Amino acid sequence: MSGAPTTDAGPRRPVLALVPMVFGHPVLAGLTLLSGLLAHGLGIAAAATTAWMVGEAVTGPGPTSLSTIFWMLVLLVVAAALARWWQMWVAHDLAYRLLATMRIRLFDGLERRAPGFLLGRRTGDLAGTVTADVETTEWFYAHTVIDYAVAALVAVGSTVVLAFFHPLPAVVVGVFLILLATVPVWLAGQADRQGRRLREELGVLGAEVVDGVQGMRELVTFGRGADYARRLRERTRTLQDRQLAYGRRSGIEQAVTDGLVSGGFTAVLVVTALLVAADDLSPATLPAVVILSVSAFGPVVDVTGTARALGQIRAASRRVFTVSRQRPAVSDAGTRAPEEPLTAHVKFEDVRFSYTPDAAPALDGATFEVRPGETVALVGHSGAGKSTCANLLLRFWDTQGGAVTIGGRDLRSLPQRHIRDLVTIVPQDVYLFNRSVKENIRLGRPDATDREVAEAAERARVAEFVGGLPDGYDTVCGERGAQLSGGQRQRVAIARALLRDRPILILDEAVSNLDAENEEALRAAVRTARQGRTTLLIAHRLSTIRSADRIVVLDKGRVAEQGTHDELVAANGAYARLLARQVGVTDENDASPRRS
Ligand SMILES: Nc1ncnc2c1ncn2[C@@H]1O[C@H](COP(=O)(O)OP(=O)(O)OP(=O)(O)O)[C@@H](O)[C@H]1O
Repeated sequence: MSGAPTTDAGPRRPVLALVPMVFGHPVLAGLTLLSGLLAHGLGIAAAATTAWMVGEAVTGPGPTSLSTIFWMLVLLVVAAALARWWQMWVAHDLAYRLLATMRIRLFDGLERRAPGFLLGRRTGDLAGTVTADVETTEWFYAHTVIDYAVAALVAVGSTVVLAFFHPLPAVVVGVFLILLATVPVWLAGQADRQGRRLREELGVLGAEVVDGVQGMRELVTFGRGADYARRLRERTRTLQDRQLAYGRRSGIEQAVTDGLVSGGFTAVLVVTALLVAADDLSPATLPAVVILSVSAFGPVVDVTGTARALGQIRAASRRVFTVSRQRPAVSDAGTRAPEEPLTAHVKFEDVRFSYTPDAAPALDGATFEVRPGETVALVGHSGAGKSTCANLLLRFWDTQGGAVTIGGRDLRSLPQRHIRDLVTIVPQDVYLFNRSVKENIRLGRPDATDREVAEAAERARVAEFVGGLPDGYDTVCGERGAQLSGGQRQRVAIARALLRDRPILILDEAVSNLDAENEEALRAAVRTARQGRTTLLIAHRLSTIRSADRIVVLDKGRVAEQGTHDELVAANGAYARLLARQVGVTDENDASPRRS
């Protein structure tokens, strides 16, 4: 499969796509339907009993008979209330189970496309999809899908019974029911558009808030707090406008619904009264006709409230499905794990790769190798393709031309899981979770013992600074590891990699300047991590570059030069120029090429 990322716009009928998930829980779905029918049926029975009691009271039977009816009525009312409670219980049980499934599918979708898709979407927007959009679909599962079935069954049932008294009131009720059912369809296009714009704006607002909170230090440092607040106010106003537009349309739907219900009810009463006047219907049937009409309209009125939310449900579910149905960036189809362990020999052979079909190639025929146990430093200007090499070696994407191989096997023929067993990375922008130092290290191997974690920490020189932390290894690192310095975060990442203990290591060196002590500790940790491993080092500091066995200079996705530091300096080509321009800036401890 092509390495270029593809995005899926989500299903064309997202609400219908929500329905099959209900069938995954047939018992709960059946109970929700049953409890809904019971709640409405008992409600109708209570109303009919009331009518009967009124009739008995008017015709004046003995108090004994009335008290029997009264106790029957009490029983029915209590049973109807219990049935309604049971319906709410099972409907929400079903809904929350489905929401949990949906969230898991969302994470699966994100994982399939990581990191390509994540890079194209804002964190706050994605978080909004996982939380608010999924939550919106709760309306559908708890208050819509099965309620619609109940409403249809009760409405049709009541109308059929009504027809036994006289077909004309039944026809009137039927016509108004059909009109009511079509109300959400009249403005469906507008509801869809407005729902989409509303959910999108909610996503953007969420993304802006997360952006602002994460970048608060920069906003304060550069005195841009007021600008940010203004931006948030503008976005909030846009959201408000969209909510108002949505509310206006939904208000129209509500008014039309109310009008149809009142109109339908009045029409039935008028028709029934005319039939009674014309002696076509007995006056004694009047209460029954009224109750059956109320029963037919009641559940339909109940669901019209959620029908007005369909615009938002459609938009939210489309956003959810867009993520959960992501096709994987790379496919494991046709791959096979090797029978013998592979040699940790990495080769890039004429590799061509673009992130998107219309983008310039990030790698354009790159060829180099990292022999077993060797350390190769990848150097080059920003955008030369260094991180892309790391992405391809981890098989986050597949090459579009040429091949990346480990031990002679094309990575496209290896399952991703197998590649993760061979290769590990210490990234430049280390992500630490808001958990303890110990837990962050243990991410490298969750089943590692405390002793193994401590050993890895020792070798990665984490132990040196952990003593100074308030709770030692149990100190919580803060969000994104905010409690630690950049160098300390990298050392934790190296400890993770050491614990993971894979034969191939990608080390993406941090560009930021560290103090001398941190720098030395990090350098020592890197030296330890490289021992006995095939290492691809994305290097920025002259000291690190010089420590490599060989250096590969990338320029615009091609290998411009390769050799040892001394060979390349002597050649006075791309490497020498690069050092003169770039490395001298980032490396304050080392000499420029002229001094080397
Ligand atoms: N996820 C991505 N989606 C689209 N284009 C990308 C992506 N990542 C990198 N690129 C593009 O690919 C090219 C190579 O980028 P790459 O990150 O490999 O360079 P680099 O040498 O690692 O740069 P730096 O030293 O600044 O990290 C650049 O033009 C970059 O804009």
